Amino acid sequence: MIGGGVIGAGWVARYIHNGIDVAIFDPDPEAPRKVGEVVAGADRAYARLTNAPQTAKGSYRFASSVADAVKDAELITEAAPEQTALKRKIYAEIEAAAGADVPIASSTSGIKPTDLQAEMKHPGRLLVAHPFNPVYLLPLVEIVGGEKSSEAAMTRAEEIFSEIGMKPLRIRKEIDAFVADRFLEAVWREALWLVKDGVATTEEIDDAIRFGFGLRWAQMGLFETYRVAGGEAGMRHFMAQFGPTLSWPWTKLMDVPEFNNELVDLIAGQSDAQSGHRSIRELERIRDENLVAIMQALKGQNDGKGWGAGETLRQYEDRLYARAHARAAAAEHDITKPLRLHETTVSPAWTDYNGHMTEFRYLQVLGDATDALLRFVGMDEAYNASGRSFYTVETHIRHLREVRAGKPIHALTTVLMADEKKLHLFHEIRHGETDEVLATGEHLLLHVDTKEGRACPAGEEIQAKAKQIAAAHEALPRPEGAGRSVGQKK
Ligand SMILES: NC(=O)C1=CN([C@@H]2O[C@H](COP(=O)(O)OP(=O)(O)OC[C@H]3O[C@@H](n4cnc5c(N)ncnc54)[C@H](O)[C@@H]3O)[C@@H](O)[C@H]2O)C=CC1
Ligand SMILES: C[N+](C)(C)CC(=O)CC(=O)[O-]
Repeated sequence: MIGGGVIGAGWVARYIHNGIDVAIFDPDPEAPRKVGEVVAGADRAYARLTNAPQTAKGSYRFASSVADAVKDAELITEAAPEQTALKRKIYAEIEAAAGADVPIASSTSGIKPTDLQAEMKHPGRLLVAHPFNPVYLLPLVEIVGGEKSSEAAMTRAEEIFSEIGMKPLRIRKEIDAFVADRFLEAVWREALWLVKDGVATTEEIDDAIRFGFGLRWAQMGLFETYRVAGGEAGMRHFMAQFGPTLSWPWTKLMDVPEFNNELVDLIAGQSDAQSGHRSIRELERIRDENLVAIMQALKGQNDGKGWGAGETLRQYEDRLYARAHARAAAAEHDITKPLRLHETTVSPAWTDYNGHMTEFRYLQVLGDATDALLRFVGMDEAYNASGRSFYTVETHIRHLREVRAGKPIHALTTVLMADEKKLHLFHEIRHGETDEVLATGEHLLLHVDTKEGRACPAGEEIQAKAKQIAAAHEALPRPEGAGRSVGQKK
């Protein structure tokens, strides 16, 4: 990572949360503090973003030079100040130290990649990967190739960004400022005019966005929103009605207000009056929590497949679960003992007014432990897609000890019984530091034909593995609490 400012620190946070180790070069002596604060904000946001088992965090270190930062890199991300000459100088330093085929992704918000790669020895490796602030939460990254960018570098970068929960958007033609910043620039210019002309304050303009079209844009963008606004006749009627208004004097977009101290004082003064009572870090926290809430809400839409940024989050979670299941499958497990197949950390978003993990989250953790066991015995996407699955038909949870946010927890799973259609499981949720039993969950699962909605025998391999574990677990002492009912005397 070259440059550890607002954007560089955001990239670092996204990378390390996906298990990637990062070396950063930034000449600013304050950079370690600033990166540390952004990473702390990202930690808070990720704890709320998803319940899926997250990859063990990567590490970051500060390098003494560009060469030191890039020497072992598989991807080099540049987020240095927006100056073509400075970026070109940095690429020369990179090329002297890093392998010729390692892609360099520039975060520039508007400089054309052809201009950036003009003096490079291996220009094919350079592409633009334009992210959005906060980089660790917003999925979009515009991928822009220059005249000499290689398809291999662009594809590799897109693969990496998809893996880490982003939405790469390949821009078809190289133009200044790409696509998204074209809009932002237009809106920004018009807003400056509205404030300068005394039509609205900075706060009123923000209200005009966030109470209205800003909400629409988070989920449908411009064209789908306007299609719906055309009524039953859709876009054609919308254009027939509003097309002529384009020539009315509704914008001053082509005209830039004079950028002088008076304008800066006017805008910055109003912005101070609007938001100066909160620190930037506090505003970042509020922004992050709102973004997480929006993305989580969108994740539940579209029959559970997710919509817009929520669909990207859903796909990212599927990847996280697949990675966790692959880790569990690759690990050696002694099936003569209760199985440790699911580990997680208590999210701050899971706690109640007592500051402890709230009751329904125990069921979620137990459900994830059951899924991990089902994966372990061989149930995968292909099996589910063939119309077969297990449904939980009965559950008994005991809440034994409280646990606070940020604490590691794991489940130990005993298979009490397995036959051709049924699985009887007992999970203990344990504290990762003290090993105390925090809760137990006893569950009966039925194998079903999901198309017919009827119980049916499980696949032979799944049956065999489940029965093998159940036979091994039969030799264990019966877990304390197994078979208890609510309020039963000891
Ligand atoms: N701030 C924003 O909203 C966005 C910015 N970008 C782009 O990201 C890039 C960085 O912008 P910000 O992070 O906002 O700027 P920033 O000013 O917050 O950070 C730039 C960092 O680069 C460091 N730096 C200066 N010279 C350097 C050198 N020779 N080698 C390595 N690091 C050096 C600075 O010390 C500073 O920490 C720019 O190209 C910008 O256009 C992209 C998307 C959004
Ligand atoms: C202001 N900006 C042009 C640097 C903004 C961006 O490039 C993207 C963003 O995060 O808004």
